[in-house]
Amino acid sequence: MSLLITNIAELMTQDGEHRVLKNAAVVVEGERIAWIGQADDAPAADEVYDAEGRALLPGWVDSHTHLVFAGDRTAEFEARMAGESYSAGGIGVTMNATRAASDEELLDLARARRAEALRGGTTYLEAKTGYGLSTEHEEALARVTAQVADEVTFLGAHLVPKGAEPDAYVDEVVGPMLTAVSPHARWADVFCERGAFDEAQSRRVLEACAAAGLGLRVHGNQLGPGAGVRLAVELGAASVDHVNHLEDSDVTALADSWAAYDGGRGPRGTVATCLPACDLSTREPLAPGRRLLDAGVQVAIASNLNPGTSYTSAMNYCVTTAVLQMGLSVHEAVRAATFGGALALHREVGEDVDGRRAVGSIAVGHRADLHLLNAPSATHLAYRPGMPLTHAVWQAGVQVV
Ligand SMILES: N=CN[C@@H](CCC(=O)O)C(=O)O
Ligand SMILES: [Zn+2]
Repeated sequence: MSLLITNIAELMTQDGEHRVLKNAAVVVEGERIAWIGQADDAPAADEVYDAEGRALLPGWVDSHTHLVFAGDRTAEFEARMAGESYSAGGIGVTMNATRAASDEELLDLARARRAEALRGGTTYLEAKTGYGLSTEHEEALARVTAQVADEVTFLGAHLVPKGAEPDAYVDEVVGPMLTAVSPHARWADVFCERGAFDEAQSRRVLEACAAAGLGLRVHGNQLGPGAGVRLAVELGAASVDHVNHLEDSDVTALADSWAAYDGGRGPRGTVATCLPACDLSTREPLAPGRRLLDAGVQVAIASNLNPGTSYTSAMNYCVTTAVLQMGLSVHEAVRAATFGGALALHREVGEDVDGRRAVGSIAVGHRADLHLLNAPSATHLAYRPGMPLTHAVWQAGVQVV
């Protein structure tokens, strides 16, 4: 079965050449993109979809979510809006609510959130554990997460649960918890921050998880300067996320990690993932996306969907914020939310280790994850902030919106 999507006013490919085509068309065969080019040159296909002059982008790749949890933290949010500052301790409130929910309840909640994200154009999504915080509960969370997310990240090192002794808890994370969770996860993450895990504890967790075969990610430099970025780069993490408080040496280390990047054939560096919705909700200074891009760092934008600091999966909103408040161009912001997310998940090229197709850009052979805007150009995402601009979505070649 082939599908021709034609009469596309603007096709923002986010491919290797950063091509933006006008009056374009795309042919989808099964789950893959089979052809892209000028509408006038398009081959015949079994079905035709008339985009009627709209803009087509890759589906959003949301590379940082905490999708699976129960409860909400409205009271904490209200207190923050009244002047309180965010602290890691709130994670414990969600831990209690999550532990109290059954696996079926957690799965229903997560499926509903995943469906919301898809309706907003998110076709590929990472999700972390981190609200179980015991071997039994983290394993259960990982099992649920694997049923609803494309990529699973083990975040046992999210918070030391109340009453636990920190080093004994780290022993559990790198011992039985890692053994129980790693069969369900591709990645491991640590919240390297005051109030969560210090540098030595974070290093211990990351090194143990790498030894168990998991790829690394880090929550770092969110609430103040710290060791997160340095550690992430040193240990070859795929991404370091938040990055609000950066020293010049952090930016240089991130940029240097990309010096030998050859388009995905060789090793990748560490992506800096900006989480603008979280920054607005916590009233942290926005991550310095412009400074990072100017320094040569690869940047991703993600939603950080979670009940504490960012209760939204709206990637349109994150992209709008990146343009209006972080100084990115529309093309840069869309790239960070598509190709950048894929790069942060090592899914930006070809067929990866487990045979999955590349996501995050519109190129022949890549997965047909497409986001049609109800607008003639991607610029409208920033020009018409907050408007419901998602018109249609294809995920692996299937129209889902
Ligand atoms: N910063 C650490 N973890 C989450 C927040 C989790 C929570 O507060 O529940 C984040 O990415 O913002
Ligand atoms: Zn997070």
